[in-house]
Amino acid sequence: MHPNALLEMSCELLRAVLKLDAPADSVVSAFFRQHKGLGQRERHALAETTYAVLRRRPLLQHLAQSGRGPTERRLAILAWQGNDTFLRGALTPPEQEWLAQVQALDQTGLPPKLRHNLPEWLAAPLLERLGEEQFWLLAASMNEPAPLDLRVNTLKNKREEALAALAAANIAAEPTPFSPMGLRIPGKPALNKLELFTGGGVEVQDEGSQLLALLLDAKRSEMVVDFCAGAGGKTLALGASMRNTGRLYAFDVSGHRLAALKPRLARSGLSNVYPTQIAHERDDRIKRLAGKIDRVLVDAPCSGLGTLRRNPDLKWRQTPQAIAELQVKQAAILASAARMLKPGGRLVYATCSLLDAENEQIAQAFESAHPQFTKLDAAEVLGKAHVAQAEKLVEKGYLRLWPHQHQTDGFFAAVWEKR
Ligand SMILES: C[S@@+](CC[C@H](N)C(=O)[O-])C[C@H]1O[C@@H](n2cnc3c(N)ncnc32)[C@H](O)[C@@H]1O
Repeated sequence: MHPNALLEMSCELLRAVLKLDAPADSVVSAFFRQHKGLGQRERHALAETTYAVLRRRPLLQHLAQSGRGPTERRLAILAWQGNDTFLRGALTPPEQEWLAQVQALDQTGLPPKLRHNLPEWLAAPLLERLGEEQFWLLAASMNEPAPLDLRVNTLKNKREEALAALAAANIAAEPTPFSPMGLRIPGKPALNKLELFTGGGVEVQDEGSQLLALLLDAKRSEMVVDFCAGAGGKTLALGASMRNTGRLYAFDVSGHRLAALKPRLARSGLSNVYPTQIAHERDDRIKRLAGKIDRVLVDAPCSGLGTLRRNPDLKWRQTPQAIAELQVKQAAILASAARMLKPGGRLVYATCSLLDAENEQIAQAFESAHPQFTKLDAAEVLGKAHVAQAEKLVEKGYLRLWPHQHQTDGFFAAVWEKR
């Protein structure tokens, strides 16, 4: 494709994504479905340029003020993630001159909001919690793309075997530092045609998500509930941890998300999973299981602000009001899930949010209202699950993962045992 045609396509995609009325990944996927002729490299340039604009939108909009032509074209030029020579082939001489001028600007004196590229309602609580130094490290790490993490399906192969299979396909991978079943791959190689993947030997899963499943420590022959199973990332890890025995209910209000679990289940070789759509957290199916369950994972609906490396649009699509509404939902789901547990059973509440409001505040309110639940120290639980350096992952007994410290998405988890 001619460079200018690709740059124009990038503008078209940006125009759609920057409406911010739908998740960026679904807008990008829909765009690629409409433009089936695009090659792998062209898709990569279009998607990564879009994400680069979303990550640094305030800075790029500020810098784009000086140029000429449609704003989206200026944004795409500034954020371009494809080949540099290719980009130059698309630019007019005045655009080349403008780009050189912008690239030569010293950005260190710019106001903070143009350097952290976060909305103020999000920057303020993070700065207060973390302090200057950690805050700036976090902001920088959240504006970088995430690596690709895999979870090895231990029902099918060992981590060393998966590593060898990847090496044979010329894919460089290394063991993740904390999860004993994780592998990390720099870049984004296509895995979906590899036998290791199609045969269920590995699943794509952030190392942080793997650690959440380890906190539940689901065992053989138990009755386990994944309350907010979604497309089942954690369900699959729990099913493998149960060695494909017992009963694992995968509940969710979204039939659409549960449907996405089906092909993953088929690959995984698991036959102990029961995907079940529920109407809400007080559904009769939940009530019927009261007092009968050994372990419940609540991977609660949340703002997703821990996943900005992958979903940078969330910082522009979320609002404080939406978070206040989520808090009500989170507390209700957690209270309902707690009723399912047997005495001696384990409950894990988790989110992929960075905000205390969705994390410690929900956990502490639950603890005050449910004295029959004793908090377990997440570091001890993870240590028993053979997680290296578990104490580095825990604050005040809760799991607290930060992209800049742990190279995972941001996660929170609390673990309790019912007396
Ligand atoms: C963080 S996502 C779950 C991700 C999933 N556990 C995974 O590992 O892929 C939260 C899920 O909660 C579901 N949800 C929202 N409200 C719910 C409710 N009242 N009861 C159960 N699930 C709910 C959403 O549909 C969404 O799939």
